[in-house]
Amino acid sequence: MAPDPLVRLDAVSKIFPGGIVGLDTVDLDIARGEFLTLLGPSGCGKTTSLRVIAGFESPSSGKVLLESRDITALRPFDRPVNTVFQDYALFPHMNVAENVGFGLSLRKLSGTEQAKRVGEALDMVGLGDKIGARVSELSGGQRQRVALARAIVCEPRVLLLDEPLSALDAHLREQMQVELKRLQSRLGTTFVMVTHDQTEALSISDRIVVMNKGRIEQIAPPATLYDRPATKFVASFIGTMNLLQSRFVGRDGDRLRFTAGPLPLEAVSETGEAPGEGSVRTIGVRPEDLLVATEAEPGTAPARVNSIVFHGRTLRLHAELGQGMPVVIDAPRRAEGFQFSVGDVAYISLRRGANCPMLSS
Ligand SMILES: Nc1ncnc2c1ncn2[C@@H]1O[C@H](COP(=O)(O)OP(=O)(O)OP(=O)(O)O)[C@@H](O)[C@H]1O
Repeated sequence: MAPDPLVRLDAVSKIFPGGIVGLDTVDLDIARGEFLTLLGPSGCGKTTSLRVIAGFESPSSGKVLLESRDITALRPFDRPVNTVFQDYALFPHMNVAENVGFGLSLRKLSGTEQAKRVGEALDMVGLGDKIGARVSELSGGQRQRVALARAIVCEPRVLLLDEPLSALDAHLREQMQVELKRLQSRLGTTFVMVTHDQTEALSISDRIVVMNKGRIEQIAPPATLYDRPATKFVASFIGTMNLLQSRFVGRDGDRLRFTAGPLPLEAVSETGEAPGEGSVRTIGVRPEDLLVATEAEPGTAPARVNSIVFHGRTLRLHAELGQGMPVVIDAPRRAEGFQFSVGDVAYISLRRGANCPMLSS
């Protein structure tokens, strides 16, 4: 665990009535100024984690610490934490300035000070010219910005965001991801966001927490999670990954040699340990790390092409290797040279230097 986290969840469990497990012994350190994303399938405990940090939910056991202070029993309003909700939760009868200033009006600041801070917060989200507009006159993206301004105006230590972009269309969503990240860097505030969209998590976060059934599977920066997933669950949740049952056949230095049916593979051992000779492990291979050729060469294995899906810059080949082992390959589209059709045999091999993780279950 980090030596001096801003927020720490210490063995937090949440059991709902009827014995439903929301969180199961979650340990999590959140660093000052980081953009942390909680990612996972529906029901894995993302929102419950956020609600425990906000104080809307109290843990069944375990502690919530803020700068080493135990805040487990503190009411939501007494925590230096703000939440941006999925549906924005704006007041429809108030204008933009009144919505943004609402939290400040409860804090007994002078009128001039309030107006100054509301103006600054709206400038920060690019809505300085909408200060007097009615909420009903705003687009979805503008409403989301108002909700953000309202959350940052009180200068929280931690900003919690519960699926903040899910109501936006794909194009606006991508634009808001960039803006959200920029806003976070400028403010230097710690952001904790919930999403079930792995592309969003990968593009926006400093670190991602992958959750499954109320537990944390892995915490890592996006590139580490993509290149070195620790478990089969993480490997299959982040991007596309072939999970190939492979037999260990020997090692060359730190590279472990396997065969998946007829296909030779190499994996890196995270721990330096090698499995026993002949033992079987799951090796994760990204579709872009497999090469295809029309002719057999040393180090290649034949695979029958079952379908070809157009992906823009690449073609995704769904093929069958050896005895019924499905494998997905992303091959670059070429104007000339080799082309494949359904039913063809492709000779596949592992790209030199590919880092394939050996996965635990
Ligand atoms: N108030 C509640 N009462 C009973 N069970 C609850 C309650 N809140 C959450 N749960 C259960 O706890 C588990 C975790 O729920 P949570 O809302 O944290 O998941 P999530 O990962 O945010 O899912 P989603 O992406 O669907 O919002 C689920 O099984 C859910 O049904």
